Amino acid sequence: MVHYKLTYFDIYGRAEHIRQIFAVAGQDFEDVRIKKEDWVALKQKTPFGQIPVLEIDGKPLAQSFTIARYLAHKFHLTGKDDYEAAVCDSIVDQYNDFINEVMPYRRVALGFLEGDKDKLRQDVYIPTIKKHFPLFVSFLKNNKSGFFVGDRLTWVDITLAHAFSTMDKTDSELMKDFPEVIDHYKKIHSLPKIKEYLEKRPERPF
Ligand SMILES: N[C@@H](CCC(=O)N[C@@H](CS)C(=O)NCC(=O)O)C(=O)O
Repeated sequence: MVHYKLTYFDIYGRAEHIRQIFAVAGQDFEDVRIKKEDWVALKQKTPFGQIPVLEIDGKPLAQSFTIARYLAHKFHLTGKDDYEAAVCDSIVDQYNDFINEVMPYRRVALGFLEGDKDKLRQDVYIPTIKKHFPLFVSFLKNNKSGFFVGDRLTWVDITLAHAFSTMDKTDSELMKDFPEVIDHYKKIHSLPKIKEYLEKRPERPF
């Protein structure tokens, strides 16, 4: 039996979709949540000086989307064929573009950096949502199954439903313009294994 050990901070952040992939797969894993003060010593031991890192029988793998994609392939969450797997990658890459574009706002909003939060919200956050969310909506509308890709759950649904639900907690007014996105995360979060996981997980603000 493979031993999986996921190391991250005690937040959702860039590890929550990985935890949820394990939950959907019914796969046990060691969920190591380190304290900020323990990070300095650990940093130099990680492949790129950042977390999350997944150890697979002791072998490290870094980069959150690489980890999620690796597990999605293992647990058959990449659609029905290579084309669907590649479409999954493309949507996650687009989502990654979205994250990178909103990061200047998020760093200030979460208190990691000093800055004019209201200005960044108007100039960066809202325009970036308005640019990217219609793209996600058009995938959902064209696909019609309620999933992003094909007719089944993929790691894209898990990753984006987590992102959408977290944003809906803090920015429900903005999210109201994208009802398809809200319907999507509610559908994914009502799937039995995810619902059970969500009911038991430690609540974190982000
Ligand atoms: N592209 C990387 C980014 C990882 C990342 O930014 N990790 C942050 C936590 S969310 C981190 O390790 N911060 C501590 C540091 O950089 O020293 C990924 O997606 O895994």
